[in-house]
Amino acid sequence: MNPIPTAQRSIEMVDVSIAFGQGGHRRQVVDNVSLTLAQGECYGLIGESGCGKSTILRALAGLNHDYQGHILFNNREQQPQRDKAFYRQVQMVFQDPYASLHPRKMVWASLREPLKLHAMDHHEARISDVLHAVGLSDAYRYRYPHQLSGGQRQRVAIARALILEPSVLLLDEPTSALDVSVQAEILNLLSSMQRQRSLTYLMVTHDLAVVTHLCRRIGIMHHGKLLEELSADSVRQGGAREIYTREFLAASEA
Ligand SMILES: Nc1ncnc2c1ncn2[C@@H]1O[C@H](COP(=O)(O)OP(=O)(O)OP(=O)(O)O)[C@@H](O)[C@H]1O
Repeated sequence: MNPIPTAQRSIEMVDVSIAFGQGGHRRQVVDNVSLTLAQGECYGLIGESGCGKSTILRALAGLNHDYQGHILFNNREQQPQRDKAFYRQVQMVFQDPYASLHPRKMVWASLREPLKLHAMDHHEARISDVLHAVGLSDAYRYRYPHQLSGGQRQRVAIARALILEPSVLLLDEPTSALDVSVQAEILNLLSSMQRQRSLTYLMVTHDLAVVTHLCRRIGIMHHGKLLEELSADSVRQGGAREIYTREFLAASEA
């Protein structure tokens, strides 16, 4: 039974399976996964490399239309090809901010693009507000991505996701491409944004300390399956049910 009451459900996948390739090369990458995020919660998804974590995020985000099963948002079933309203509400932040920002667009132009696409008004004020929210002054409007540090670039990528005032952020290893010294800054920023804006986060990460610090529930994936869901406390206290999870957690802490 789904533990999250219907009225509190944000984004959800029910019995979702995803395969890539054709004929004999076809490989099941996500195998019958069901996952519900409560509104305003931070859920962490962990598991070994290649187990299907990013594929799940991409399917939820509407970037991969080729899946079996059901994806719901605020209890409404979504079509594989989402409508504009969905993209305004559900935004993704990628691992590498260099790749997610257009190299020849200044910060203001990258931030204005989604506003134009969604016919939102007050561009100047929204750009200024979101830059301040992510800790960048107005002077950064006129920088190109290559004129920013890695941490500043990720701040702009987060600003670009937040400027549409979404309710869900899908975070694909948002700090792993950054210097260790700036990882904590970006995590603190994400954490305060979540509290201030009551955002729902689904965060994929390899970093166990990050996931137990930020997330209350944690899903462990193995070979495309969601093996088990644990509270952050059970992860810390070694309360995993599955042998694989215990081994994975022990290896991740080492
Ligand atoms: N578009 C695609 N076409 C074919 N195979 C793909 C595609 N996208 C992902 N895969 C494969 O699906 C598997 C799962 O990939 P995915 O990126 O979801 O893993 P992950 O758990 O996020 O890994 P990592 O932690 O290394 O980022 C991998 O074997 C990958 O090679």
